[in-house]
Amino acid sequence: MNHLNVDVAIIGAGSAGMSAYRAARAHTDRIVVIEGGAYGTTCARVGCMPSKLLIAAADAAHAVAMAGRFGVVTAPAAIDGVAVMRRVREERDRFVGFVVEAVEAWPEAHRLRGHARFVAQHELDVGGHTRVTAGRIVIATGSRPHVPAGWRETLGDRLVVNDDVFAWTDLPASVAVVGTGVIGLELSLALARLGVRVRLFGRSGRVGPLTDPDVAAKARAIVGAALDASLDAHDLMPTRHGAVVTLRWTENGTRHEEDFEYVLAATGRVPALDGLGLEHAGVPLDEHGVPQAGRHTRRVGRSHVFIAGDASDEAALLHEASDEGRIAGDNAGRYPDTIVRPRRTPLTVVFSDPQIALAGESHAQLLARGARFAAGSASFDDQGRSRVMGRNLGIVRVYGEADSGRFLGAEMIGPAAEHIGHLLAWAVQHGLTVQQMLDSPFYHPVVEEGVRTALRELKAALDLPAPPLAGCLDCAPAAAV
Ligand SMILES: Cc1cc2nc3c(=O)[nH]c(=O)nc-3n(C[C@H](O)[C@H](O)[C@H](O)COP(=O)(O)OP(=O)(O)OC[C@H]3O[C@@H](n4cnc5c(N)ncnc54)[C@H](O)[C@@H]3O)c2cc1C
Ligand SMILES: NC(=O)c1ccc[n+]([C@@H]2O[C@H](COP(=O)([O-])OP(=O)(O)OC[C@H]3O[C@@H](n4cnc5c(N)ncnc54)[C@H](O)[C@@H]3O)[C@@H](O)[C@H]2O)c1
Repeated sequence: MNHLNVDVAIIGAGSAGMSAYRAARAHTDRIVVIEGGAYGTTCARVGCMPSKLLIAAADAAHAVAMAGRFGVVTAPAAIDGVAVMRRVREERDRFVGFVVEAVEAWPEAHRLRGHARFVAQHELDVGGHTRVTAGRIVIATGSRPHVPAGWRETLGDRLVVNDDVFAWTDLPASVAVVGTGVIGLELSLALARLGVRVRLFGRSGRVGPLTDPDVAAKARAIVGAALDASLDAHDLMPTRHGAVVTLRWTENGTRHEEDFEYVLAATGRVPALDGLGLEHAGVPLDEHGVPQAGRHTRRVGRSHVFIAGDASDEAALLHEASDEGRIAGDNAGRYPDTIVRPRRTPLTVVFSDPQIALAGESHAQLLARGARFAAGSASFDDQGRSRVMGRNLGIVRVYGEADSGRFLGAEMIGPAAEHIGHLLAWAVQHGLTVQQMLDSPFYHPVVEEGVRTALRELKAALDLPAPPLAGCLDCAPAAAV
C-alpha cells in the first residue's frame, strides 16, 4: 500500500475536478487529482459534444428535407448511418484528445488513478493500492444515468443510455426514447431527423425544463408534430423477446403496444456518490445522501470537504460545473480562510429544434417565491425574420418586476434560442429594466425583434408611470414602429 500526504485531494478529473485543480494549484503544490475512470470528461466523451455532433448531422438532413420550401429542388436525403456515427465518434475523439492532453500535462505526482472512497474524515482509499491523507477534499465525481428499476435486467443490451449512443457504429432502425427531459428531447429529435423510427415517452406532459404553461403548451405541440410522442404515457412496460423490445403503455385510457430495436433511458441523472464511503467523511448529508454545500463557497457545512459539478445535485450543466470547481478548488486551497464568490445568472439551453432557452428566474421560480411580476409574450409563428428563414415556430415569454420594472427572466422555444437566451440572461445579470432593454439596439430584420414585441407587451402589463420622453427612446406614442 502506498501512502500520500497532500493539502488538497480532488476526487474526479471531469470538468469540475479539472477546474478545481487549476484553482487549488495556485495555493499549493501538495495536491492530487484522483480519477477512477477514463480521462476526458463526461461533457467531451458522452455529453455536450457528441450530442451536439449528432444534432449537427440531423440539422443537415433537415435542411435538405426543407429545401423544397425555398424552391431548391433536391433528391430526398439518403442517410449513411455508418458515416454519421463515424463523424460523431471521430470529432468527439478529437475533443476528448485535447482534454486528455491537458490532464496529462499536469505533473505526474498530481495524478492518481483508481476509485477513491473515504475511510476516515481526512483519509481516502484509492483502488486498494494507495492511502491518501488530505487536509481538504473536493468531491467532483459527476453524475450517472438513472435507469428505472428492473429495466437493465429485463432488457440487457437492448437498454441504452447516452454513453452507448455515442459508441454506435451505425444508426439503428428504431428507438423508444423514455424521458422528455433535456437528453430525451435532444436525442429523440436528432435520431428522428436521421431517419430512425422514434417514439418519445413522457409521463407528465412536461417538455424539457420549461415551466411557463404557455411555452410548455407550445413545446408540446411542436414536439408532437415533429415526431411520434406519447407525452402522457402511463404504466409503461418494456419487455424483450430475442432482439425485439416491446413497449406497452396506457394513453388517454387506451392500451398501446409498439416494437423497437432499443430503449434509450433518458430518465434523469443522479450524483455519482455510490461507493464513496461518505458515511466516513464526517459531513452532513441531505435526505438523498448528498452533501449540501454553500452555493457561493462550495464548502460542505463547516467541514474540510467541498463539492462541485453534477455530484452536488444542483444544475447539471457544464458551465456551472466549471464555476463550482473553480470556487471549490480555490477555497480548498485557501482553507480555512474561504471566501464567498458570485454566481452567474441561470441560463439553460436545450439544443432541440426549435431550441429551448430559460434565462434568469423561471416562471415556476417566480411563482414559488411569491414575486410580484408581469409577463409579456410574442409568437415566432409570424415573426418577420423567422418566416424569411422558414423557422417561424415558437414563443417567448418575458417577466418583469412590478414597481421597479426590472427584467427578471424568460422562457422560450423558438429560433436562435441559444443566442437570445444569452442576451436575456446578460440583461438579468446586469440588472437592466425592461425600458433599458427596449432602448437598446435592435437591428432589422432579426429574430430579436420578436423579443422586442414581448418586451413591449411586458412594459404595458407592468403599467409603470411613463418615463419622460427626453430620457427614453422606445416610448409611447411613437414606439409602435
Ligand atoms: C448527453 C448529455 C449531454 C449534455 N449536454 C450538455 C450541454 O449541451 N451543455 C451543458 O452545459 N451541459 C451538458 N451536459 C451536462 C454536462 O456534461 C455535465 O454537467 C458536466 O459534464 C459535469 O461535469 P462534472 O465534472 O461534474 O462530472 P464528470 O465530467 O462526469 O466528471 C466526474 C469524474 O469523476 C470520476 N469519478 C467518479 N467517482 C469517482 C471516484 N469515487 N473515484 C475517482 N473518480 C471518480 C468519473 O470517472 C469522472 O471522470 C450534458 C450531459 C449529458 C449526459
Ligand atoms: N443542453 C444541455 O445543456 C443539456 C443536454 C443534456 C443534458 N443536460 C444535463 O443533464 C441532465 C440530465 O438530463 P436528463 O434528460 O437525463 O434528465 P432530466 O431530469 O432533464 O429529465 C428526465 C426526465 O425523465 C422523466 N422520467 C423519469 N423516470 C421516468 C419513467 N420511468 N418513465 C417516463 N419518464 C421518466 C422525468 O419525469 C424527466 O422529465 C439535465 O438535467 C441537464 O442538466 C444538459
